[in-house]
Amino acid sequence: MRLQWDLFCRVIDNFGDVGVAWRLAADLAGRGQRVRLWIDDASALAWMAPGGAPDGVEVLRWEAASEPGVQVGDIVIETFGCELPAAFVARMAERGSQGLPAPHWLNLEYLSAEPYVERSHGLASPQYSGPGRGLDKHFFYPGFSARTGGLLREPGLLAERERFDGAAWLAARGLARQRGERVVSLFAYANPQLPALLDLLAADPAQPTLLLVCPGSAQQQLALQAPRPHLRWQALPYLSQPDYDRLLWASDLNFVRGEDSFVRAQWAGQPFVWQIYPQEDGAHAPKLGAFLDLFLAAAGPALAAATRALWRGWNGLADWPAALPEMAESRAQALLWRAHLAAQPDLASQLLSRFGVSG
Ligand SMILES: Cc1cn([C@H]2C[C@H](O)[C@@H](COP(=O)(O)OP(=O)(O)O[C@H]3O[C@@H](C)[C@H](O)[C@@H](O)[C@H]3O)O2)c(=O)[nH]c1=O
Repeated sequence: MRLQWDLFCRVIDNFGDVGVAWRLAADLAGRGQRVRLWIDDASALAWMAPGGAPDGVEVLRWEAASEPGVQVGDIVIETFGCELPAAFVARMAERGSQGLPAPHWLNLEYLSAEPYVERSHGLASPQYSGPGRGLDKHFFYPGFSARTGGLLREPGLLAERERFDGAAWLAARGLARQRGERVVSLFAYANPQLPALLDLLAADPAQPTLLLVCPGSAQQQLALQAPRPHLRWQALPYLSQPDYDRLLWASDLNFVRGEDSFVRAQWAGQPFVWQIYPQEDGAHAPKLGAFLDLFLAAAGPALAAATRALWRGWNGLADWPAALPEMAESRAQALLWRAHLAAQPDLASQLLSRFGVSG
């Protein structure tokens, strides 16, 4: 069944809003759905999706949703509480009053491992006033357990990752690893711990490192750093979303941030460190802790302690650690975690089955 989806995205900060919305749009379209992505700032798509929109996805200006004559689709998704245009909501409500089925209205929430997610996933928020009066909005929470909306995982993603040749991919980009080098990718917010990370990566003369640095604050910080022995770094341009995945697959250790790169690092099945989006009220500390508790539930005590120390240190929530976790153990743990996640239905499949479409 081919449904019409209206996906709304407002870019607040950084690239997570557009990154998640785009990925969801492309994933649904890849499964035969028709998606209109209404977005207030599509500029990042120029590098995230340089090939343009795939079949089934139409990218539209946010304001255009309020124009007369726009028909609402079957399912309306508000990403991250972005507040739909009132004129569009009014049209959604009108459908009901004209005897047509009202569209399903979902708010796709931020990702968290905290317990409230399982409690809140799927709850309805009836609209008693305003332009959407009479409609029910439902909360859709992505998450890491079967009682949540799951994570975006395109069909075939893990098979493609399995077939991937990281050495060839790096070499084709002029990033070939030198003998014995480990490859570390870095996508980060400005971080006062960066010099300490460089020191840690350079600490072992028997283990040289190639650090691949994504655009943004980390590149600016690195430009001011003195070289370290056994460590070379290379600034990368913005990659397309599929190529950013490949960077994560090709690296031995990934530093990721925010929401979407954090999820993609989990599908990579390589050790990773998450820099959480810092919130002024400190809400990020329990959010980080909740994920670590789940992620490390099956890990041995030494690996769990070393992983916690590095993640908390990188996020400025604890002293900087003296050593990295043992990488082979970390990799085994990342693979176990990925298998645990892959056993759960992915986010787009859950959406589709909710509306009676088989994924
Ligand atoms: C570095 C890089 C990233 N990307 C993509 C991957 C992701 O889709 C996107 C980055 O998004 P994130 O990883 O989520 O990190 P972010 O820090 O850019 O976005 C954040 O924005 C805040 C407002 C939110 O509250 C956070 O939760 C988070 O989503 O950019 C590329 O496609 N190519 C690249 O080269």
